[in-house]
Amino acid sequence: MPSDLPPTSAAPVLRVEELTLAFGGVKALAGVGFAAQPGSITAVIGPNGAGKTSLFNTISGFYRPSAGRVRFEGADITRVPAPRRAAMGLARSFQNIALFRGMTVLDNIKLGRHAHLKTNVFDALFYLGRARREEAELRRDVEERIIDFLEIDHIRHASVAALPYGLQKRVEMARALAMQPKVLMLDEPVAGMNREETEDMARFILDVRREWGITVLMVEHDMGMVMDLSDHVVVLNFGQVIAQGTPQQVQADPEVVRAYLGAGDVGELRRKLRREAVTP
Ligand SMILES: Nc1ncnc2c1ncn2[C@@H]1O[C@H](COP(=O)(O)OP(=O)(O)OP(=O)(O)O)[C@@H](O)[C@H]1O
Repeated sequence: MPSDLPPTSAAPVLRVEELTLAFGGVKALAGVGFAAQPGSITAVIGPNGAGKTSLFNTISGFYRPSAGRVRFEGADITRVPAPRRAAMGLARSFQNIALFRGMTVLDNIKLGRHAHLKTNVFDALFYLGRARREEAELRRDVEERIIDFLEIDHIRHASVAALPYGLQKRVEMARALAMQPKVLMLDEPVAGMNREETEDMARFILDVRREWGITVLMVEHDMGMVMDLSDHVVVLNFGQVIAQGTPQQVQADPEVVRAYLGAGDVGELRRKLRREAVTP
């Protein structure tokens, strides 16, 4: 079970309020709200088409909601462009890996740092000498820590395209971590992984929170992993939050079970519920 949870009275690092988003006549999000406490792991689940990806894209700034707000560390960032949000500390991975496949692992990780590069001409002119060297050293330090942390030292010079899927997902996480985020958004981090790869990724996610103090927000279909890792689970169906709370609370919620039954997507949740029922 998750340990060393932050006090529930802490100000949320991320909060979405009444988010609404429509594609033509389809309401992908209809008044979605939840909050992620600092240092917590929050999972967004729901049947296919429930609005999870739309929610992720709205939080990271790829979609502009028609109503509602996204707050990051208390500030309203609803109208802040995606790259700026990344630079503020909201990093994400993608459902389909978005790495530069022809480049090496190390070069992909270095690209993660670009969110922090100075863009202001005035800054750039004076950004010389010692300060620059210090930053380069600091950057190398961060890269080395990440490579060590994710156990990818042996593949640092390998081309991403040549790597197995599980390792590519790990490299994507490394690139997101290189942005030194406050909130790490993971879109289906274990989709398509075998059992061993899934267990490795679950361990890394827990460690990201424990060792780096990073808040994690993930969309994931693997119910076993969601229930084992999360402090808070938000359940979406038809663009609305139908339940949220601890894993125990949402598993016991009849509407959640109904939503999964109705979608014919009950396999994993049911297996998990059965496992919980027989385990004292
Ligand atoms: N770009 C788009 N154009 C039109 N409709 C869209 C678009 N993206 C999503 N939708 C619709 O919005 C609703 C929510 O879709 P979304 O992809 O957010 O769900 P999801 O929970 O992520 O599903 P999945 O688990 O299958 O990835 C669905 O009805 C979907 O068809």
